Amino acid sequence: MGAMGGDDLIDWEKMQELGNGTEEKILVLVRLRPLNEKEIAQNDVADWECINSTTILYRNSLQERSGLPTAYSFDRVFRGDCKTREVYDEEIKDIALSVVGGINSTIFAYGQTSSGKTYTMNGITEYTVADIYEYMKMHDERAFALKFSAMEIYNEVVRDLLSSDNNQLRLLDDPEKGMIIEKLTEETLRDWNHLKELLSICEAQRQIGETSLNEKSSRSHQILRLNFVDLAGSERASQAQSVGQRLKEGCHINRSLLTLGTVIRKLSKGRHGHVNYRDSKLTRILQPALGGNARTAIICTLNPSRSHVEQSRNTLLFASCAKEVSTNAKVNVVMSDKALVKHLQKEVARLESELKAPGSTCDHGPLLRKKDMHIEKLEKEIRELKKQRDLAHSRIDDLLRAIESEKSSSKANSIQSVNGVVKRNGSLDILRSQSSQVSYSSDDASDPSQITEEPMLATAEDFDEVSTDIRCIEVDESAKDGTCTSSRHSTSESEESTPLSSEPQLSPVSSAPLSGTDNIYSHVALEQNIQGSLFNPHSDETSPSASTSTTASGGLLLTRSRSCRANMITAPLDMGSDEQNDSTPPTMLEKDFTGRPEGAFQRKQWKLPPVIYGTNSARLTGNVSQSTDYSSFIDDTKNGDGDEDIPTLGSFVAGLREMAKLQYENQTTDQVRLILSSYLLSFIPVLEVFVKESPNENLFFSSQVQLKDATDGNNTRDVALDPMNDWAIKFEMLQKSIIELWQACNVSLIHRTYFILLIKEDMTDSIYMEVEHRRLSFLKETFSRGNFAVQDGRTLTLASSKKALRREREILSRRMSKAFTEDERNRIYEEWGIDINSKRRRMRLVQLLWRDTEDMNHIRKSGEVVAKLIGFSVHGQGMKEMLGLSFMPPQRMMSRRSLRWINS
Ligand SMILES: Nc1ncnc2c1ncn2[C@@H]1O[C@H](COP(=O)(O)OP(=O)(O)OP(=O)(O)O)[C@@H](O)[C@H]1O
Repeated sequence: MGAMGGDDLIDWEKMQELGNGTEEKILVLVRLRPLNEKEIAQNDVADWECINSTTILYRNSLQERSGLPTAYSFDRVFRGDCKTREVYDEEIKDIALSVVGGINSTIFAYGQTSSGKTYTMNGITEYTVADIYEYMKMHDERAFALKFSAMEIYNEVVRDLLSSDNNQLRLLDDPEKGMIIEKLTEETLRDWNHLKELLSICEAQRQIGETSLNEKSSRSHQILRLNFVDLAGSERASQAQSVGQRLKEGCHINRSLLTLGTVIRKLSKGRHGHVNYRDSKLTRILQPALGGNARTAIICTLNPSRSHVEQSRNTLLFASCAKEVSTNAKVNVVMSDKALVKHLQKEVARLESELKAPGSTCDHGPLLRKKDMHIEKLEKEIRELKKQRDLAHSRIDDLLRAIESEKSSSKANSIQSVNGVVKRNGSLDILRSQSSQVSYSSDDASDPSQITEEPMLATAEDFDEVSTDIRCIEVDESAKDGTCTSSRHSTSESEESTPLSSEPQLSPVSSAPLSGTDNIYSHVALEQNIQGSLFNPHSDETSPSASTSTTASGGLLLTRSRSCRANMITAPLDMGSDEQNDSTPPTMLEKDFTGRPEGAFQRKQWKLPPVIYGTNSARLTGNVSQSTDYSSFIDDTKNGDGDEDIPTLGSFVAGLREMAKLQYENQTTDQVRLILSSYLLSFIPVLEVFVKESPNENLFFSSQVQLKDATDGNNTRDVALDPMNDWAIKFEMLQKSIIELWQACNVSLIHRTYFILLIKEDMTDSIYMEVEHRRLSFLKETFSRGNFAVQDGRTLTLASSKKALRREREILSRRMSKAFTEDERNRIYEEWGIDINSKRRRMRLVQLLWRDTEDMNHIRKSGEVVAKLIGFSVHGQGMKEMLGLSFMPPQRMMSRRSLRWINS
C-alpha cells in the first residue's frame, strides 16, 4: 500500500485548485502484461514493445507488411515488468485522489480477457483507498464520509454486490442527481480493514467463470463506487471459444463494450448530436465519467502475445479514440449538515473576532450611534409636526364652527331686522349686519383714587368672548326696496350683554349739506379688525374698482368682506353730542344719516380698516405682515404665558403699514386719492362732502380736511395737518389729542404702548399720527352717538369695550411676576405709590397705567411698564425700518426736523 506524504498532498491540492473546472482529456494508459507460463509453454511470442513511456510498437515483420499501424502513442505506456504501484503513483494517483477535493473521478480498465484488468484494478483500488485514508488523517479538521458501494452488470442486469438477495437493480433518472441506482447498498467505510472485508464480499458475489483464456474470468462489469470500474473482457466470443452460458455472457459483455466503444468514438469527435449512453447499462452508469463532471483514466491492458494481436489492436483502437474524449470536472459543493454547521460556526467565530477587535474596519459603533441620534431627531420632528397638524386642524374646526355660528347669527339678525323696518320717505336701505365684534374698550375709571380692592368682575373668558372673532357686514342693494333693517343696540351700559331691542334706534342726521329727506339713510360700515390691527391691510378698499361701486338708489352696498376679518360699525351721523355716553352702545352702528348726500360714499363698496384693537389678531386674521418676523421684538416674557389674547405687534404694524401705504399712494393719482378719501369717510363722514366737492384736492398734504363737528354740522374744525405748517406745533397738538382720545375711547393699553414706542419722533411718522388721530376722533364721535354693533346676536356697547379694557388690565397684572423680578416689582410699586404689602398691589399698579393724559412722564412710564409686561422691547434705531414702517413721505416733509413723542 502506498502512502501519500504531506508534501505530495499539498502539491496535489494546489493542482486541484488550478485544474478545477477546466476541460481535460481522458487519461489513457496502456499496460502490457508479461507472457504467462502457459503462453510461454505454447511458444507464443510477445510482439508488442514499449519503446518509450508513451509509445508502444508492434514488432512482427510479417504484420508490418499488412499496412496496419505498428506504433501507438498514449499518455503513458507501461511495459510488462512494470509494477501496478508505478502505474498508480505516476498516473492514476492524481486522478484517483481528486475525490477528496470534491471531484468525481473514474478509473477503469479496458482489455481482452486475461489481459490483466482485474490484476491492475485490484492494485489501483488498494493504493487509492490507502491514500484517501492518509489524506483524511492529515486533515482531521474536515469531515469526510467515505462511502462504498459495488455492483455488477451481468447480462445487462445490475446487481448489488454487497447484497445477497440477488435482486435486479433499476436505473432511475433523478432530476437533481441524474442517474441513480435504486436500492444500491452504500456502506460507510470505517477503516481499511472494513474496505478489505467489503471487497471480499464483492469478489464472492461477482459472476466469475472459467474461460479458455482465464480460469477466473470476470464475467461481469464491476463498478466500485469510489469509483473503480473493472470491465469484462472485450474479446470476441470465437477467440474465447465461448459456448452456451459463456456465449450469452459474451454477447452482453460485447454489447456493453460495443456501446462503450460507440460512445467513446462519438465523444472523440466532439459533443455533437446524440450520444447513446442509454444503449447499455454500462454506458449509462459511466455517463458522467465519459463526458461529464469527472476526471477519468482508462487503463487499457494488453496481452503481448502474437496470437492475440488482433484483440490488442482493437484495444489500442479503443484507446486511441478514448484519448480524444474530454471531460469537464467541477467541484461538487454539496455539504453534509455536519459540515455545514461546522462551516457556519467557524464563520460566526471569525465575524465575532472582527467585531471585538479594536480598530477593526468592521467597528460600526460610532456610525450606528450617529444614525440612531439622527433617527431620534427625525422622530422628534415628526412628533412636533403632528402636534402642529393637530393644532391646525383644531383651529380649522374652530373657524368652521365660527362660520356656522355666524351664519346662524346672520339669519337671526335678518329675522329680527324685519321687526325693525323703518320706512322713511319710501326709501329704505337694508343693512344686513352679519355680525360684529366689540373691539374697543372704555376705561373703567378716570380717577385712580377710586380704584378699590374689589375683585375683578370680568374674567379672562369674558374677554376672550368679546374679542375672539372678526366679522363682516353686508349691506344689500335691495335697500332700494324701501325696507330698512338695522342692527340693534342697547340703550344703557347695563344692556351691554342683554337682549337687543327689536326697535332700532336710528338717529336722524341733521347735517345741512347732506342730501334731502328722500335719501335720509346712510349706512357707514366700518369693518374693524378687533384683533389688534389698526387697519386691515387686505381691505377691499384698496381696489380702485371698489370705490365706484354704487347702487342706483344711492343705497350703500356693503358686501361681505373677502377677508371676513372685520367688525362692522354703523354710525349715526347726527353728531348730536360731544359728550361721551357710557351707557350708550358706542360701537358698531347703523347710521341714520339724513344729511348724507348721494354719491360716492353711499354707493361705494368698501371695507374699512379696523379702528380698535384689543385682541390677538395675528392668530386668527392673518392680516399681519407675513414677511416680517416680529419675534425678535418680543422677549420670552410673553411666550408660554396662558394669557396670550393681547394685541400683537404684527397686527399693529400691519395696520400702520397699510394706512401709510394708502396715504402715500394718495400723492400719486386721483383715483387712489379717491379710494383713500372713501377710507377716511368711513370714520370722518363729512369728508365725503369734501371729496365730492373737491375731488382733485390732495386731502392730506395740500388741502385742509374738514372734520364736521359732531354737534353742529356746519361747524368745522381743522384737524388735518398742513405739512407746510410748523410740524412741531402740530406734533404736540396731535400728541396731546391722541392721548386724550385713547383714554376717551378706551383704546387698548398695549396699542397705546406700541404706538408711542414706534411712532414717536420722526416727522416721517406724521402720516401715522394723522391717521391715528382721525380714526380716534371718529370713534369718539361714534361712541357719543350711542351707536352699537352686533356680534353673534348681541349688542356690543361702550360698556363692553370698557369691560374689555378692564380685562386687559387684569391680564397684564397676571404678568407682573413673570415680567419683573421681586426687586423690580417692589421698586415699581414704590415709584407708583403702592404699598408693597397690599393685597392687590399688582392690579392696583395696572389700574394706574395710562390714567393721566396730561403728564407725559406718566405716559412714558406707563408705556415702559406695559412693554415689559408684554415682552416688547425696541432694539436699536432701525426697528421701524425692520418692521417696514419707514415710508418715505414727500421730500418737503423730509426736510423737517424730527420731534419726540416722549421726552425720554
Ligand atoms: N501485469 C501483470 N503482471 C503479472 N501478472 C499479470 C499481470 N496482469 C495480469 N496478470 C496475470 O494474468 C492473469 C489474468 O489476469 P486478470 O484476471 O487480471 O485478467 P482479466 O483481464 O481480468 O481477465 P478477465 O477479463 O477474464 O477477467 C492473472 O493470473 C494475473 O495474475
